[in-house]
Amino acid sequence: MSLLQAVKYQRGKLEVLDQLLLPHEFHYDTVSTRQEAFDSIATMRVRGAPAIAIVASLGLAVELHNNPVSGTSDEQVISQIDEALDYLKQSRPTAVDLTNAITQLKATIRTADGKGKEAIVQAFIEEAERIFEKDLQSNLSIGDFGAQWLQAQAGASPDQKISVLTHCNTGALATSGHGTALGIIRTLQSKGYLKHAFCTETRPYNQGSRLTAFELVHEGIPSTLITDSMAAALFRTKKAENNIAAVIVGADRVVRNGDTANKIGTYQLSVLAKHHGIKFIVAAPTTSIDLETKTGDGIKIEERKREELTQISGAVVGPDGRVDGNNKVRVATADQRIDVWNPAFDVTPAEFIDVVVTEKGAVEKGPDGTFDFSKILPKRWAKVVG
Ligand SMILES: CSC[C@H]1O[C@H](OP(=O)(O)O)[C@H](O)[C@@H]1O
Repeated sequence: MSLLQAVKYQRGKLEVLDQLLLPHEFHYDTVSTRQEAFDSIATMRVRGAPAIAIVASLGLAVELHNNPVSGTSDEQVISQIDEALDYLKQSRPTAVDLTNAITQLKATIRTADGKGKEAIVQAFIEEAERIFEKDLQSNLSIGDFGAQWLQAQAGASPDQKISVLTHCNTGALATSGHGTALGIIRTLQSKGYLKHAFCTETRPYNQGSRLTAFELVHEGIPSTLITDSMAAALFRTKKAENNIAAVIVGADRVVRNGDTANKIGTYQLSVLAKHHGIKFIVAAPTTSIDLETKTGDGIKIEERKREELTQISGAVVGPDGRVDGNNKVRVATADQRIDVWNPAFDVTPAEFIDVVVTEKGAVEKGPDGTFDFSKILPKRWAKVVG
Protein backbone atom coordinates (compact mmCIF):
# COMPACT_ATOMS: atom_id res chain seq x y z
CA MET A 1 0.00 0.00 0.00
CA SER A 2 1.63 3.23 -1.15
CA LEU A 3 2.01 6.01 1.40
CA LEU A 4 -0.32 8.97 0.76
CA GLN A 5 1.71 12.20 0.66
CA ALA A 6 0.23 15.65 0.18
CA VAL A 7 3.77 17.02 -0.11
CA LYS A 8 7.02 15.61 -1.50
CA TYR A 9 10.14 17.59 -0.64
CA GLN A 10 13.88 17.54 -1.09
CA ARG A 11 16.04 20.61 -0.69
CA GLY A 12 15.48 22.78 -3.77
CA LYS A 13 12.41 20.87 -4.97
CA LEU A 14 8.80 20.81 -3.71
CA GLU A 15 5.94 18.80 -5.21
CA VAL A 16 2.37 19.32 -3.99
CA LEU A 17 -0.47 16.89 -4.69
CA ASP A 18 -3.36 18.61 -6.51
CA GLN A 19 -6.20 17.54 -4.22
CA LEU A 20 -8.85 19.00 -6.50
CA LEU A 21 -8.17 16.11 -8.89
CA LEU A 22 -8.59 13.44 -6.18
CA PRO A 23 -9.77 10.76 -6.00
CA HIS A 24 -9.75 10.33 -9.75
CA GLU A 25 -6.27 11.60 -10.58
CA PHE A 26 -2.92 11.58 -8.74
CA HIS A 27 -1.00 14.62 -10.00
CA TYR A 28 1.77 16.53 -8.25
CA ASP A 29 2.36 20.19 -9.10
CA THR A 30 5.92 21.49 -8.87
CA VAL A 31 5.96 24.48 -6.52
CA SER A 32 9.11 26.62 -6.80
CA THR A 33 8.06 30.13 -5.82
CA ARG A 34 6.03 32.03 -3.24
CA GLN A 35 3.42 32.78 -5.92
CA GLU A 36 3.00 29.12 -6.84
CA ALA A 37 2.71 28.22 -3.15
CA PHE A 38 0.14 30.98 -2.62
CA ASP A 39 -1.93 29.80 -5.60
CA SER A 40 -1.84 26.17 -4.52
CA ILE A 41 -3.13 27.16 -1.07
CA ALA A 42 -5.68 29.78 -2.15
CA THR A 43 -7.26 27.46 -4.77
CA MET A 44 -7.28 24.63 -2.20
CA ARG A 45 -5.24 22.34 -4.41
CA VAL A 46 -3.54 21.85 -1.07
CA ARG A 47 -5.52 22.41 2.11
CA GLY A 48 -5.53 21.46 5.76
CA ALA A 49 -4.14 23.72 8.47
CA PRO A 50 -0.73 22.00 8.86
CA ALA A 51 -0.30 21.37 5.12
CA ILE A 52 -0.97 25.04 4.37
CA ALA A 53 1.84 26.09 6.73
CA ILE A 54 4.17 23.43 5.32
CA VAL A 55 3.61 24.36 1.64
CA ALA A 56 3.99 28.09 2.33
CA SER A 57 7.22 27.54 4.29
CA LEU A 58 8.80 25.03 1.89
CA GLY A 59 7.63 26.91 -1.21
CA LEU A 60 9.56 29.99 -0.11
CA ALA A 61 12.49 27.82 1.02
CA VAL A 62 12.74 26.37 -2.51
CA GLU A 63 12.59 29.86 -4.07
CA LEU A 64 15.34 31.11 -1.74
CA HIS A 65 17.45 27.99 -2.37
CA ASN A 66 17.28 28.32 -6.16
CA ASN A 67 17.37 32.11 -6.53
CA PRO A 68 19.93 34.41 -4.87
CA VAL A 69 18.31 37.16 -2.81
CA SER A 70 18.75 40.64 -4.23
CA GLY A 71 19.35 42.44 -0.95
CA THR A 72 22.94 43.21 -0.08
CA SER A 73 22.71 43.92 3.65
CA ASP A 74 21.41 41.47 6.24
CA GLU A 75 18.67 43.96 7.07
CA GLN A 76 17.52 44.09 3.44
CA VAL A 77 17.49 40.29 3.13
CA ILE A 78 15.49 39.88 6.34
CA SER A 79 13.07 42.54 5.17
CA GLN A 80 12.61 40.80 1.79
CA ILE A 81 11.90 37.46 3.48
CA ASP A 82 9.46 39.14 5.88
CA GLU A 83 7.66 40.64 2.89
CA ALA A 84 7.37 37.24 1.20
CA LEU A 85 6.01 35.68 4.39
CA ASP A 86 3.46 38.47 4.87
CA TYR A 87 2.29 37.85 1.30
CA LEU A 88 1.90 34.10 1.93
CA LYS A 89 -0.07 34.81 5.13
CA GLN A 90 -2.86 36.25 2.99
CA SER A 91 -3.44 32.96 1.16
CA ARG A 92 -6.01 31.73 3.76
CA PRO A 93 -6.88 33.59 6.97
CA THR A 94 -8.48 31.15 9.42
CA ALA A 95 -5.99 28.37 10.05
CA VAL A 96 -3.43 29.65 12.56
CA ASP A 97 -0.69 27.12 11.69
CA LEU A 98 0.43 29.41 8.85
CA THR A 99 0.61 32.43 11.17
CA ASN A 100 2.52 30.44 13.80
CA ALA A 101 4.96 29.12 11.17
CA ILE A 102 5.55 32.65 9.89
CA THR A 103 6.22 33.90 13.42
CA GLN A 104 8.69 31.04 13.92
CA LEU A 105 10.45 31.65 10.58
CA LYS A 106 10.77 35.39 11.18
CA ALA A 107 12.29 34.76 14.61
CA THR A 108 14.71 32.16 13.24
CA ILE A 109 16.14 34.31 10.44
CA ARG A 110 16.83 37.07 12.96
CA THR A 111 19.13 34.73 14.85
CA ALA A 112 21.35 34.82 11.75
CA ASP A 113 21.30 38.62 11.50
CA GLY A 114 24.91 39.85 11.16
CA LYS A 115 26.17 36.51 9.81
CA GLY A 116 25.57 37.38 6.15
CA LYS A 117 22.77 36.69 3.67
CA GLU A 118 23.78 33.09 2.99
CA ALA A 119 23.47 32.32 6.70
CA ILE A 120 20.07 34.02 6.85
CA VAL A 121 18.75 32.03 3.90
CA GLN A 122 20.21 28.80 5.30
CA ALA A 123 18.53 29.46 8.65
CA PHE A 124 15.20 29.97 6.88
CA ILE A 125 15.49 26.77 4.84
CA GLU A 126 16.46 24.67 7.86
CA GLU A 127 13.54 26.05 9.95
CA ALA A 128 11.07 25.41 7.12
CA GLU A 129 12.35 21.82 6.94
CA ARG A 130 11.98 21.46 10.72
CA ILE A 131 8.35 22.55 10.48
CA PHE A 132 7.74 19.86 7.86
CA GLU A 133 9.56 17.07 9.74
CA LYS A 134 8.03 17.93 13.16
CA ASP A 135 4.49 17.71 11.87
CA LEU A 136 4.63 13.95 11.22
CA GLN A 137 5.95 13.27 14.71
CA SER A 138 3.24 15.48 16.16
CA ASN A 139 0.53 13.53 14.36
CA LEU A 140 1.82 10.17 15.56
CA SER A 141 1.78 11.52 19.14
CA ILE A 142 -1.74 12.88 18.67
CA GLY A 143 -2.79 9.43 17.51
CA ASP A 144 -1.34 7.78 20.60
CA PHE A 145 -2.76 10.32 23.06
CA GLY A 146 -6.14 10.17 21.35
CA ALA A 147 -6.29 6.37 21.52
CA GLN A 148 -5.22 6.45 25.18
CA TRP A 149 -7.95 8.97 26.01
CA LEU A 150 -10.60 6.87 24.26
CA GLN A 151 -9.38 3.75 26.04
CA ALA A 152 -9.76 5.56 29.38
CA GLN A 153 -12.96 7.50 28.64
CA ALA A 154 -14.82 5.17 26.28
CA GLY A 155 -13.37 1.78 27.16
CA ALA A 156 -11.89 1.35 23.69
CA SER A 157 -10.05 -1.96 23.43
CA PRO A 158 -9.63 -4.91 21.06
CA ASP A 159 -12.44 -6.62 22.97
CA GLN A 160 -14.65 -3.54 23.01
CA LYS A 161 -14.09 -1.83 19.69
CA ILE A 162 -15.57 1.62 19.19
CA SER A 163 -16.92 3.48 16.20
CA VAL A 164 -16.28 7.13 15.52
CA LEU A 165 -17.43 9.82 13.14
CA THR A 166 -15.12 12.35 11.55
CA HIS A 167 -15.70 15.48 9.49
CA CYS A 168 -13.80 17.04 6.60
CA ASN A 169 -10.30 15.73 5.92
CA THR A 170 -7.63 15.69 8.56
CA GLY A 171 -5.44 12.87 7.30
CA ALA A 172 -2.21 12.47 5.39
CA LEU A 173 -3.68 14.82 2.76
CA ALA A 174 -4.00 17.67 5.28
CA THR A 175 -0.62 17.22 6.95
CA SER A 176 2.85 15.78 6.41
CA GLY A 177 1.46 12.34 7.14
CA HIS A 178 -0.75 10.17 9.43
CA GLY A 179 -3.08 13.07 10.18
CA THR A 180 -4.71 14.58 13.23
CA ALA A 181 -8.30 13.42 13.74
CA LEU A 182 -7.84 10.85 11.00
CA GLY A 183 -4.50 10.10 12.65
CA ILE A 184 -6.33 9.04 15.81
CA ILE A 185 -8.55 6.82 13.65
CA ARG A 186 -5.46 5.26 12.04
CA THR A 187 -3.99 4.63 15.49
CA LEU A 188 -7.27 3.14 16.78
CA GLN A 189 -7.25 0.83 13.76
CA SER A 190 -3.63 -0.19 14.30
CA LYS A 191 -4.36 -1.02 17.96
CA GLY A 192 -7.46 -3.06 17.08
CA TYR A 193 -9.72 -0.60 18.93
CA LEU A 194 -11.74 0.50 15.86
CA LYS A 195 -15.06 -1.06 14.90
CA HIS A 196 -16.03 1.45 12.20
CA ALA A 197 -15.26 4.95 10.96
CA PHE A 198 -18.09 7.09 9.65
CA CYS A 199 -17.12 10.12 7.59
CA THR A 200 -19.27 12.98 6.44
CA GLU A 201 -19.34 14.26 2.87
CA THR A 202 -18.49 17.74 4.21
CA ARG A 203 -20.35 19.99 1.85
CA PRO A 204 -19.77 22.17 -0.05
CA TYR A 205 -16.14 21.32 -0.87
CA ASN A 206 -16.57 17.63 -0.12
CA GLN A 207 -13.23 17.06 1.58
CA GLY A 208 -14.90 14.08 3.29
CA SER A 209 -16.26 12.27 0.23
CA ARG A 210 -13.32 13.23 -2.01
CA LEU A 211 -10.41 12.92 0.41
CA THR A 212 -11.24 11.17 3.71
CA ALA A 213 -13.20 8.39 1.98
CA PHE A 214 -10.19 7.96 -0.32
CA GLU A 215 -7.77 7.71 2.61
CA LEU A 216 -9.98 5.28 4.54
CA VAL A 217 -10.58 2.97 1.56
CA HIS A 218 -6.92 3.22 0.52
CA GLU A 219 -5.91 1.76 3.89
CA GLY A 220 -8.73 -0.74 4.21
CA ILE A 221 -10.19 0.93 7.31
CA PRO A 222 -13.84 -0.18 7.81
CA SER A 223 -15.77 2.94 6.92
CA THR A 224 -19.03 4.41 5.72
CA LEU A 225 -19.70 7.72 4.00
CA ILE A 226 -22.75 9.74 5.06
CA THR A 227 -24.04 13.13 4.09
CA ASP A 228 -23.66 15.91 6.64
CA SER A 229 -27.44 15.87 7.16
CA MET A 230 -27.46 12.17 8.15
CA ALA A 231 -25.40 12.56 11.34
CA ALA A 232 -28.40 13.04 13.65
CA ALA A 233 -30.21 9.98 12.26
CA LEU A 234 -27.01 7.95 12.48
CA PHE A 235 -26.60 8.79 16.17
CA ARG A 236 -30.26 8.22 17.00
CA THR A 237 -30.69 4.91 15.13
CA LYS A 238 -27.22 3.34 14.89
CA LYS A 239 -25.24 4.49 17.92
CA ALA A 240 -25.81 1.34 19.99
CA GLU A 241 -25.25 -1.28 17.30
CA ASN A 242 -22.04 0.42 16.18
CA ASN A 243 -20.93 1.54 19.64
CA ILE A 244 -20.41 5.05 18.32
CA ALA A 245 -18.32 6.56 21.10
CA ALA A 246 -16.89 9.76 19.67
CA VAL A 247 -16.88 12.44 17.04
CA ILE A 248 -13.26 13.28 16.22
CA VAL A 249 -12.51 16.45 14.26
CA GLY A 250 -9.48 18.55 13.41
CA ALA A 251 -8.99 22.26 13.97
CA ASP A 252 -7.94 25.30 12.05
CA ARG A 253 -7.60 27.42 15.15
CA VAL A 254 -8.05 26.54 18.84
CA VAL A 255 -8.10 29.76 20.85
CA ARG A 256 -7.15 30.42 24.47
CA ASN A 257 -10.41 29.26 26.11
CA GLY A 258 -10.70 26.21 23.82
CA ASP A 259 -13.27 27.60 21.36
CA THR A 260 -12.33 26.00 18.04
CA ALA A 261 -12.67 27.04 14.41
CA ASN A 262 -12.99 24.09 12.09
CA LYS A 263 -14.68 23.13 8.83
CA ILE A 264 -18.26 24.37 8.52
CA GLY A 265 -20.59 21.76 9.99
CA THR A 266 -18.36 20.99 12.97
CA TYR A 267 -20.41 23.03 15.45
CA GLN A 268 -23.65 21.24 14.62
CA LEU A 269 -21.91 17.87 15.08
CA SER A 270 -20.80 18.96 18.56
CA VAL A 271 -24.38 19.82 19.53
CA LEU A 272 -25.60 16.46 18.23
CA ALA A 273 -22.81 14.63 20.05
CA LYS A 274 -23.71 16.33 23.31
CA HIS A 275 -27.39 15.49 22.86
CA HIS A 276 -26.60 11.82 22.17
CA GLY A 277 -23.98 11.34 24.89
CA ILE A 278 -21.16 10.94 22.40
CA LYS A 279 -17.68 12.32 23.20
CA PHE A 280 -16.48 15.26 21.10
CA ILE A 281 -12.74 15.31 20.45
CA VAL A 282 -10.71 18.06 18.79
CA ALA A 283 -7.39 16.71 17.50
CA ALA A 284 -4.80 19.36 16.71
CA PRO A 285 -1.06 19.98 16.95
CA THR A 286 -0.05 22.90 19.17
CA THR A 287 0.79 24.76 15.95
CA SER A 288 -3.02 25.11 15.61
CA ILE A 289 -3.39 26.78 19.01
CA ASP A 290 -3.72 30.57 19.16
CA LEU A 291 -3.27 31.89 22.71
CA GLU A 292 -3.40 35.50 21.53
CA THR A 293 -7.13 35.22 20.74
CA LYS A 294 -9.23 34.89 23.91
CA THR A 295 -12.45 33.40 22.55
CA GLY A 296 -13.97 32.15 19.31
CA ASP A 297 -15.58 35.54 18.71
CA GLY A 298 -12.11 36.78 17.73
CA ILE A 299 -11.58 34.29 14.90
CA LYS A 300 -11.77 35.55 11.30
CA ILE A 301 -13.88 33.10 9.32
CA GLU A 302 -12.93 32.73 5.64
CA GLU A 303 -15.83 33.09 3.22
CA ARG A 304 -15.40 31.43 -0.14
CA LYS A 305 -16.92 31.89 -3.60
CA ARG A 306 -20.54 31.11 -4.39
CA GLU A 307 -19.71 28.57 -7.13
CA GLU A 308 -18.58 26.08 -4.49
CA LEU A 309 -22.28 25.69 -3.61
CA THR A 310 -23.96 26.30 -6.96
CA GLN A 311 -21.71 24.25 -9.22
CA ILE A 312 -19.73 21.02 -9.00
CA SER A 313 -17.03 19.64 -11.23
CA GLY A 314 -16.11 16.03 -11.53
CA ALA A 315 -15.00 13.18 -13.71
CA VAL A 316 -17.43 11.32 -15.91
CA VAL A 317 -18.35 7.77 -14.85
CA GLY A 318 -18.67 5.51 -17.86
CA PRO A 319 -21.46 2.90 -18.44
CA ASP A 320 -19.12 0.27 -16.99
CA GLY A 321 -18.85 2.29 -13.76
CA ARG A 322 -15.23 3.25 -14.46
CA VAL A 323 -14.22 6.85 -13.88
CA ASP A 324 -12.88 8.76 -16.85
CA GLY A 325 -10.48 11.17 -15.15
CA ASN A 326 -9.74 12.90 -18.45
CA ASN A 327 -13.35 13.73 -19.10
CA LYS A 328 -14.50 16.31 -16.59
CA VAL A 329 -17.72 18.23 -16.45
CA ARG A 330 -18.92 21.25 -14.47
CA VAL A 331 -22.56 21.01 -13.47
CA ALA A 332 -24.89 23.62 -12.05
CA THR A 333 -26.36 22.27 -8.81
CA ALA A 334 -28.54 25.28 -7.99
CA ASP A 335 -30.34 28.14 -9.61
CA GLN A 336 -27.37 30.33 -10.49
CA ARG A 337 -29.30 33.48 -9.47
CA ILE A 338 -29.71 32.50 -5.81
CA ASP A 339 -27.77 34.42 -3.16
CA VAL A 340 -25.21 32.26 -1.33
CA TRP A 341 -23.55 32.31 2.11
CA ASN A 342 -20.40 30.16 2.09
CA PRO A 343 -18.34 30.38 5.30
CA ALA A 344 -15.56 27.77 5.11
CA PHE A 345 -15.50 27.32 8.91
CA ASP A 346 -17.60 27.65 12.04
CA VAL A 347 -16.69 27.98 15.71
CA THR A 348 -17.44 25.24 18.24
CA PRO A 349 -17.67 26.68 21.77
CA ALA A 350 -15.45 25.02 24.39
CA GLU A 351 -18.55 23.87 26.29
CA PHE A 352 -19.28 21.38 23.50
CA ILE A 353 -15.71 19.99 23.39
CA ASP A 354 -14.69 17.19 25.77
CA VAL A 355 -10.98 17.17 25.03
CA VAL A 356 -8.35 18.81 22.84
CA VAL A 357 -5.77 16.17 21.92
CA THR A 358 -2.36 17.58 20.99
CA GLU A 359 1.11 16.09 20.49
CA LYS A 360 1.88 17.22 24.06
CA GLY A 361 -1.09 15.45 25.58
CA ALA A 362 -4.87 15.44 25.95
CA VAL A 363 -6.19 18.66 27.54
CA GLU A 364 -9.58 18.60 29.25
CA LYS A 365 -11.64 21.50 30.58
CA GLY A 366 -10.94 22.77 34.08
CA PRO A 367 -13.57 23.37 36.81
CA ASP A 368 -14.36 26.76 35.25
CA GLY A 369 -15.40 25.06 32.03
CA THR A 370 -12.59 26.41 29.90
CA PHE A 371 -9.37 24.86 28.65
CA ASP A 372 -6.05 25.69 30.29
CA PHE A 373 -3.18 25.20 27.83
CA SER A 374 -0.57 26.59 30.24
CA LYS A 375 0.70 23.12 31.17
CA ILE A 376 1.39 22.03 27.59
CA LEU A 377 2.51 25.50 26.38
CA PRO A 378 4.07 27.12 29.47
CA LYS A 379 6.40 29.53 27.63
CA ARG A 380 3.79 30.74 25.13
CA TRP A 381 1.18 30.98 27.92
CA ALA A 382 3.49 33.04 30.15
CA LYS A 383 4.38 35.31 27.22
CA VAL A 384 0.78 35.97 26.22
CA VAL A 385 -1.35 35.47 29.32
CA GLY A 386 1.26 36.28 31.94
C1 LIG B 1 -5.50 18.79 9.93
S1 LIG B 1 -6.52 19.71 8.84
C2 LIG B 1 -7.30 20.82 9.90
C3 LIG B 1 -8.56 21.43 9.29
O1 LIG B 1 -8.32 22.08 8.04
C4 LIG B 1 -9.41 21.77 7.14
O2 LIG B 1 -9.90 22.89 6.45
P1 LIG B 1 -9.60 23.06 4.84
O3 LIG B 1 -9.86 21.73 4.20
O4 LIG B 1 -10.56 24.16 4.41
O5 LIG B 1 -8.16 23.51 4.76
C5 LIG B 1 -10.50 21.24 8.05
O6 LIG B 1 -11.19 22.29 8.72
C6 LIG B 1 -9.65 20.42 9.00
O7 LIG B 1 -10.34 19.99 10.13
